[in-house]
Amino acid sequence: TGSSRPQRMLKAVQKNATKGDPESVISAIDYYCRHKEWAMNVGDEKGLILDSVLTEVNPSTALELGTYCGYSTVRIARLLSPGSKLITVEFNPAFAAVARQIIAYAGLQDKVTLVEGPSGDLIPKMKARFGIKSFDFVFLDHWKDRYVPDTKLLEDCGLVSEGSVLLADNVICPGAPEYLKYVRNSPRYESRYYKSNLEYTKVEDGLEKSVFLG
Ligand SMILES: Cc1ncccc1-c1cc(O)c2nc[nH]c(=O)c2c1
Ligand SMILES: [Mg+2]
Repeated sequence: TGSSRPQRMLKAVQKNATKGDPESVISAIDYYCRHKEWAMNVGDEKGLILDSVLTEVNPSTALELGTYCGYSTVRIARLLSPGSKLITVEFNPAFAAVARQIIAYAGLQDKVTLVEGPSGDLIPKMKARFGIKSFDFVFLDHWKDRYVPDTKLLEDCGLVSEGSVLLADNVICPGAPEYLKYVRNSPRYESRYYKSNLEYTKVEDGLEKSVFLG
């Protein structure tokens, strides 16, 4: 039996990146996915928008829904201030296994807690398990049909507070129309669309940034 796309991505990191150097891990993945084999990382173009929003928010506690191979996990963790924490949730064990290795290769394992399982089950356990008061920043990058239910869950569990920033990937491609309606029509959010392109392509996609108003 052959290797998987995530396993081939890990091999490319181990071959082309420098251990403990997050920038080289990011570059190695972007090079591999642009020139060898496409994969659903947020990518270099939308990644710059993610970086700028992160730098603005400078979160103490951040949540990522949808780890995949850990590309955006590394992008986020590399910009966190000392003592800040990122919790990342991945449903697929094979993806999680590769992500752990890529996060460790970047030397960021002390800033990241990777939790395996369905986001809908894990979100209600976050406070008890990790002593989280609320998340300053949430990156939604898992499954479009979970964007609205998980956002409502975060609200109901008191895991977002006034000023918390939600940043959602793929709101155009594959598209999250219900999510856009939800955050754009709700008086509890101030939303803004960042136009970009689907990772490693010329297809339009974008990120939606929504500030929770409390
Ligand atoms: C896989 C795919 N094919 C064609 C077009 C877009 C995608 C695509 C791109 C992404 O950035 C994704 N992020 C999180 N979860 C996804 O399912 C996902 C899917
Ligand atoms: Mg995505």
